[in-house]
Amino acid sequence: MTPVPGEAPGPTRSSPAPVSALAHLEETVLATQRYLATVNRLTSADLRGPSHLPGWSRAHVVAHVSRNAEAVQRLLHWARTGEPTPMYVSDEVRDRDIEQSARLSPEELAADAAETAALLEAAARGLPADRLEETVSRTLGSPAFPVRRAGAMRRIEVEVHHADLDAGYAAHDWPADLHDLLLKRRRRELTERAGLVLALTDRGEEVPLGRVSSDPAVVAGLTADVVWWLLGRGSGEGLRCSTGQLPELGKWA
Ligand SMILES: O=C(O)/C=C/C(=O)CC(=O)C(=O)O
Repeated sequence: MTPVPGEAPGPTRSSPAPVSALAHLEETVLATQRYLATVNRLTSADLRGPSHLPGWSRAHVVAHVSRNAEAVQRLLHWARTGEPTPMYVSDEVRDRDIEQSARLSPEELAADAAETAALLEAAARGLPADRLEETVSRTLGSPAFPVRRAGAMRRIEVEVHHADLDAGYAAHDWPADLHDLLLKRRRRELTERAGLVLALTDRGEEVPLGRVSSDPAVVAGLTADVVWWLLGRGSGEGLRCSTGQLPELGKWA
């Protein structure tokens, strides 16, 4: 398994947790509690069953979220120390580590999920505010980004993959500000595609996606269903498109 560099000790019982400057940390802690409650309930048969991600069992999803916790911890270590420790050595090593972890027993998977999340939280609380603009990257040589983005990145991983488990938690259970964050992100990622208008029926709002023409197609539905579809999940359950057929969107990994 890919090693994680040691971090400064986290908070102890006698010292209250310091307030971290990393955005989304408290929301991620709550999202992680919900996620771990689901993981703890999964039986061996549940874990071998399919997730919403093609080709991945629920065990693969849990394994991925744990390895992602370590990967984000490597980014925080890089920002704190200046020692370049990207999320992953390579995509091949990432995939191999996920495959390996997915073979763990239910008890081992649950313990791995809890331990890696706790270590990441301690590392996030220990990241000094003056390191937030330090740049880091997914692999060495891939596009650099400021480490402050790691907070939203991890929150999204936990919440989206929790729903990917298809175990009773869904996009409708996400907080409204996560819907906003994902809408914003997918609109930014899809700016070049043929445009359409998203009509968010529960909010009474219309938002453009991509290069909108004078007579754009309109995709209408509840915000949670629209966001789920924008992530490439499902087949547009609960949505209506003015052309009669929902356009194809790429899957968000
Ligand atoms: O949110 C991002 O920009 C990137 C997220 C990831 O790289 C998450 C993974 O795909 C992973 O940890 O394997």
